[in-house]
Formats: sequence, C-alpha cells, structure tokens
Amino acid sequence: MGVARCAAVRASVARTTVSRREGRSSAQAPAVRRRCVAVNAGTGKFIVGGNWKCNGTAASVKDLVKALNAGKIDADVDVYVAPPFVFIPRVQAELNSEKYAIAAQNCWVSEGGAFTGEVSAEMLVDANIPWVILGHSERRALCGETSEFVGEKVKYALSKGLKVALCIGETLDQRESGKTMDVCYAQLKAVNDVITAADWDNVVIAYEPVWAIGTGKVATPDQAQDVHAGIRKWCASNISPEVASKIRIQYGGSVNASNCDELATKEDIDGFLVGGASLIGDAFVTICNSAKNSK
Ligand SMILES: O=C[C@H](O)COP(=O)(O)O
Repeated sequence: MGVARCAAVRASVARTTVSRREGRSSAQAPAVRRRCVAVNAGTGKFIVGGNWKCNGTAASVKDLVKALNAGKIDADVDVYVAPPFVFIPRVQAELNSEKYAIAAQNCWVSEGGAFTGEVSAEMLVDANIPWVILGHSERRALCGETSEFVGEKVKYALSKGLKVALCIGETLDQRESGKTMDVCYAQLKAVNDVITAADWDNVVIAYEPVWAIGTGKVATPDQAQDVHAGIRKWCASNISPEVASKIRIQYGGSVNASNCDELATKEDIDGFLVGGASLIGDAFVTICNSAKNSK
C-alpha cells in the first residue's frame, strides 16, 4: 500500500493540527485553515468500500451485519459499506457506525422530482448517508451513463455535501488495444471539467478494470500499481500536486481475502472497493485490515 505516502499525509495532517493548536500569526492563519479544510476527506488512511450491489435478503443482511460487527477493524482504516437502498435503514440501525460508514450505490444527477426509481443527493444527506458510489462500470454499461453524465452527478453530489467514490476503469478490449490510461484519463477529465480542485478533497477514486469485476481475474499488483501511478500523475498535472499526493485511489476487481495483502503492498494502492467478497463478513474484515497485514 502507499503506507509511507499515507503516513506522510497523516503526519502532515497531524502537524497542521498541532500548528493550529499552538496558534500562528494572523498572516499564517488563512493558509493553515485552507489546509485543514482540504484534508477533511483525504485523511491519509487506507480506505475500503464494500459494494453489496443488488444482493441480499433481510435475513442475509442481518447475518452480514452481525459478522461485520464482530470483526476487529484496524483504527488506521476508513471503511464504508453500500447496501441496496431498501436495506440501508436496517443497516444504519444495526451496524457499528464507529467502524463502518454507510454509502449509497448511486444518486440522481440533480434535485429530486419526477424521476421514477431514482434517489436524490438531498435524500441521502437527509437520511444521514455520507458517501455515494458514482460512475460504477455496471451503471456506465448497463444504464448508459456517459462520462459527462457521471461528471454532472459527481458535481451535484459534492455540492450537497456527499463524499464520492468515483469509479473509473477500462474494458478488456480497451486494455488489449493499449487504451487503458486514455480511458481512465478521459473518465477523470469529464469529472475534473465540472468540479474544482478543492472538490477533489471529498472524492476517492476507485480504479476498477471492468475485466476484473466479478470475474475472478484480479489485476496483478504490478498492473494495478502502474495504473494507479498513472492516475496520480494525471491528477498532479491536471488538478494539482497537492491533490495528487493526498487523493486516495482504491483498486476494485475480484479483491478477496487471499489476494488483498499483496495488492496492499503497492505504493499507490490506498484501499479497495470490494464487490463479491464484501458479502462475506470475515473476508471483508480481512480485506479491511490488509494494509496493516502487509506492513
Ligand atoms: O464495486 C465493486 C467492484 O465492482 C468489484 O466487484 P468484485 O469484487 O465482485 O469484482
């Protein structure tokens, strides 16, 4: 994992906090304040998301929550889980909120209204749901969401105070024709075109090669690292070096309890977005703790 990088971000956060406690001259204060605001979502911690997708029953969710509550999660990890909408109130009531935050799997692109089947960002905020996953490849492929539409959704969700897990990634054809980075950059650009550099503080990027999702074909640690490093470089050139150094980049695609430790050793892998294995309580807890295990 980016253990050293994450530790550096955390140290920087701690230094800033100490500086604020000790007090600074009025000339220094604005810069310090900006920096504190800027790190509110980029905590420097490893971050793992569990995307339950369209899975579960009342009974299976109850069992999963029980297993997650029983798991010990390393304090240096941020975790969110994204249940199907109908189960969110139940999960909010029963899941240990000190260990797990709640995410939605989607939200609408604008204010609510006559949009049958959709859920608005305002509703998520009103329901105390802090995170939303946007741009997942399944929504891009199955629901026809273009990169520009995803960009607008990210913009609107951020404007309402949500934190966003932005999914990007290439198909197998695109990888085999050498277009992996171009695809990722275009997906990032569509978002960057409509949000500000400061907005990125509330975004986590999830690199999910489509060919690895739900297929059991995990990207090798080197394949994932190469793309993550490219994404970070793109962020440095197109957003800012500061955003690039602190933005967290999750890997997603057939992550499980057996392959997570090795992936987590990579410098630019700052966490995971997990599908199938997030439905298995003890496997998900193992994945959440992989940064610690791989130190
Ligand atoms: O959102 C999660 C990803 O689509 C990964 O799913 P997976 O772990 O089942 O491959």
